[in-house]
Amino acid sequence: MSTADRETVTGVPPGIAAAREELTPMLSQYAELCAAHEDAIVLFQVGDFYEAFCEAAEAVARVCEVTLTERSDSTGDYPMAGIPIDNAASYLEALLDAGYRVAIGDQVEDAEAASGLVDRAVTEVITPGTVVEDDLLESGTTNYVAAVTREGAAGDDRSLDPTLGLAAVDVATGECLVTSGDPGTVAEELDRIAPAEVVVGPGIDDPGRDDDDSPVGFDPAAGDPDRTVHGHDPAVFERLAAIDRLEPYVPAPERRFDGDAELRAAGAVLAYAEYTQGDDGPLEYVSRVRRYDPRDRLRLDAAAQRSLELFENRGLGASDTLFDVLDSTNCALGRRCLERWIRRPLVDAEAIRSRHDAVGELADRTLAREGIADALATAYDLERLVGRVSRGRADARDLRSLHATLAVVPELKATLAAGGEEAGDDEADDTGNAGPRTDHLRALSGRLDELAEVRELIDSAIATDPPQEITEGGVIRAGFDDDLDALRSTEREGREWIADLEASERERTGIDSLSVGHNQVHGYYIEVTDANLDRVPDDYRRRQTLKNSERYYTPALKEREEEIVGAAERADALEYELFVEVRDRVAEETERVQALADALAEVDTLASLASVAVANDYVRPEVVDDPDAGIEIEGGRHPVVERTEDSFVPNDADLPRGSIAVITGPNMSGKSTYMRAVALSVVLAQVGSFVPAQAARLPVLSRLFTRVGASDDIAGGQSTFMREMSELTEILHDAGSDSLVLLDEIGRGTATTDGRAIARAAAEFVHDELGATTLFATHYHDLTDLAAERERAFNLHFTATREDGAVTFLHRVVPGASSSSYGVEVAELAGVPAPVVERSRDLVAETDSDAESDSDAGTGLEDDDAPDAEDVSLREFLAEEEAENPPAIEPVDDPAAGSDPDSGVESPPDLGDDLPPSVAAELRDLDLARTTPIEALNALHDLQSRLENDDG
Ligand SMILES: Nc1ncnc2c1ncn2[C@@H]1O[C@H](COP(=O)(O)OP(=O)(O)OP(=O)(O)O)[C@@H](O)[C@H]1O
Repeated sequence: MSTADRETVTGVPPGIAAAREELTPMLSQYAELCAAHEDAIVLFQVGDFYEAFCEAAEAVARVCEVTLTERSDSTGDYPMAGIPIDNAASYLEALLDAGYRVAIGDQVEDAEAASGLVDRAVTEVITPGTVVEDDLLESGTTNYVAAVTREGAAGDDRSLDPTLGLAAVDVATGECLVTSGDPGTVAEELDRIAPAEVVVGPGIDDPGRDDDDSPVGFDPAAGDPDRTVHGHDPAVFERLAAIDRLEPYVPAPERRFDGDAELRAAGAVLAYAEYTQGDDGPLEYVSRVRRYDPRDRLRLDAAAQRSLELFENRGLGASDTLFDVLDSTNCALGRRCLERWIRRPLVDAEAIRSRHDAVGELADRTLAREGIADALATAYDLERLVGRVSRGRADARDLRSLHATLAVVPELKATLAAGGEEAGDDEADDTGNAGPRTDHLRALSGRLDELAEVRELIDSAIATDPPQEITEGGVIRAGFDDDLDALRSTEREGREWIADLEASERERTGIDSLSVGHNQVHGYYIEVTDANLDRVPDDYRRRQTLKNSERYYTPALKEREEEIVGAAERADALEYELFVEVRDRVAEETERVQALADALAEVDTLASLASVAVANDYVRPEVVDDPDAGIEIEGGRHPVVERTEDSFVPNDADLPRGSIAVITGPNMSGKSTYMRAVALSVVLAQVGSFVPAQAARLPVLSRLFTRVGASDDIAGGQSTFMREMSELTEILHDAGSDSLVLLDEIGRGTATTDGRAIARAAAEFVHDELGATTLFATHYHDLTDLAAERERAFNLHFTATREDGAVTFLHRVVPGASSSSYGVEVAELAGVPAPVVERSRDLVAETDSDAESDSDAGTGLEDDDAPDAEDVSLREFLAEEEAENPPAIEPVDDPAAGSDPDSGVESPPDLGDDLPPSVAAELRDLDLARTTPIEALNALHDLQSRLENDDG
């Protein structure tokens, strides 16, 4: 949607603006709301529908697929489109998906009570990052809106590397995060927070603002092109405005935040959140404004999150992610907490061990895990519930859900306390309960606030199965309020009196067919058929004449009726008042409920990690708090791949701090999987989880970098190679001895000579200058020389075998470098004709010997520096194997084999020793080091068809 399209639809639609002077009062009111919400489509309540008019109506009709109608009044005809209020969610979703923000213009006074035009106001602006409607929110996810701004007032001298402030708020739960850093750090944090919407301050790129001169090299949508990015009133980004805004949320905001940029980002994001919630002042439930330093967590940038497939799988099985493997949570609270933990693994060894303690205890206690699962399965989304309570949006059912969730707390505490019995602990107290064994669970159990008063209040006040409407009675329990009970009993007695009336009047009048009824228009009546009219008593007053009967009332009936109606109306109104009072009292405990929500979330997450550890046979890693400690993993597995591979082959990793492992091996042999498995174990351990291995001894690292796979960034307009190089640049700038770096086939996206040179130089730099622990997978075989040249470099490789002519990858990592020419074997195994394979081999041998003499000349390497003697070359390995097991696929080297006259395919020419020069040249140029089997096959297939067509 272009900016121009949006302009005619949001703000005052041109069709309405043109008739502004003569509009009816209602459309004038609509125009006013539109004018006050320039960036949104205003949906205007008219009875049971939300309506839009003119150009806005056309957009609503198109996007929501509803009929475009017309409103005609004395001033003209206006296109109109409406969506039913009762069923608005899916239409709102469609509008959000189409990129619109929607301002809800509700009727804010009772239409019946209004004299003249009903008052309307925008009660909420629904935007991608601030939706609070449950129907529109995915459960268990966090939906943030973020604000980004730069240090210094707008127009200040713009340095190239300014400090940016970032603040994000989840409007549904009230969580608010604030941080700052250089553009790179903030981009990384933005990727972790993954907001649906970013509001940018002056001086940051806003795609909708043409005059912007791209002052900072920072694109708020870089990590996710679906993110909505836009500007907002620049005034809210100003320092003083921000301080004013923040004061109700945090005392002394200037002291609380680190610098101007944080202060202004926090002020702006809250201003925007308030604006979307109807601008009613501070959002009371946003009580947890937390400032954090990005350095307090293991830093994983977007590239690392993507390539390690933490939340999204780039391949086919979209659900195969680390998050899916770890997610055995029982409620939305736990799910969101787990997501936060994976996005922000810890860097404090004590805190990590403390989580491991808790996971270990729960892993040992099957009954406790089951108890937690049972209890939390009935828990509702407490954070969102309490958010609605304090926004004054909760209905009686929400309060009941809150009650049901609070009710699981004592159960949960008892489950955790039953630790002694189950774990066979001797320290059990008199009741047999030792309480949780670990400090972590004990502290957590202490944070499980039962909130008994709140629970009792809700239970005594709110009906057990209340209706959704809170204005029509039925929400307050009998016995809660004497006045209400009196009114309800008046109402009940009146109805009983009326229920008895039919019998008593029949008796009094002797009319057996007399009946008592009720309708909306006339209220209660006594109906007598025409045949009995002569027996009607004097006190009957005629109410209505029907075809064969008359309807009457009596003064006594009228009196009762008024009593009933009056009592019912007053009771409904009183119920509403009482309900709001109860809701307000619950809202006063928002902070405690939020703290409880945090504790429940943590219990759920720890139990989930424990269940996953048990189910998948993970082990507790030993966390070594020593800056020189390396990574030691015995029998490590890839947590995601092991779920889909029937027989996953575990591998060891022994990576001293600052070492660089150069990993070689055929395509598909398992290099990437191995590197990621190592990185994922580091992430898992720092999340607090156990790891998929037999044993692991891990350091605490602070950053993890990846350059894995060729990730095309078409949306970002960068070529693969550019992308690769900019990721590499970041690593070379920022990695250090506290980092783990994965480099997968660096330099692959350009000409071999350049690629090889870049890969070599990068590896040397990482080793010599950065001291980062590095796994470097490469097809450039000469990189294995690094092991001989550098103290902390060593080689690892993967091998393959063949059985019955089929190639089998062993997926086992072994020390040393692999053969460089496996590509030809793979081509041969795939059935490429023998002459082509043979010729390829010769060419490879020629290239190898050239390269060897070149490199010897260049580096002065001795023979001793050649690849490790224990290396098992795939070619040699396969040659031996082949002697014993001839391939199932026969090479097509028999001239007669293809000469089937019916096939129309000529047999290949006998090539003898000489290939046509152009084919030979192409074969020579074929860069096997950077050719995948499929590419090799395609190339060979091409060459073959040219030979067959004899036009080589
Ligand atoms: N340890 C293992 N045990 C069992 N299967 C494995 C193992 N490692 C990898 N695999 C399987 O082999 C496939 C290829 O692995 P991977 O992508 O790691 O190979 P690669 O050597 O990096 O290949 P390329 O050089 O083409 O990138 C994986 O998708 C997985 O199915």
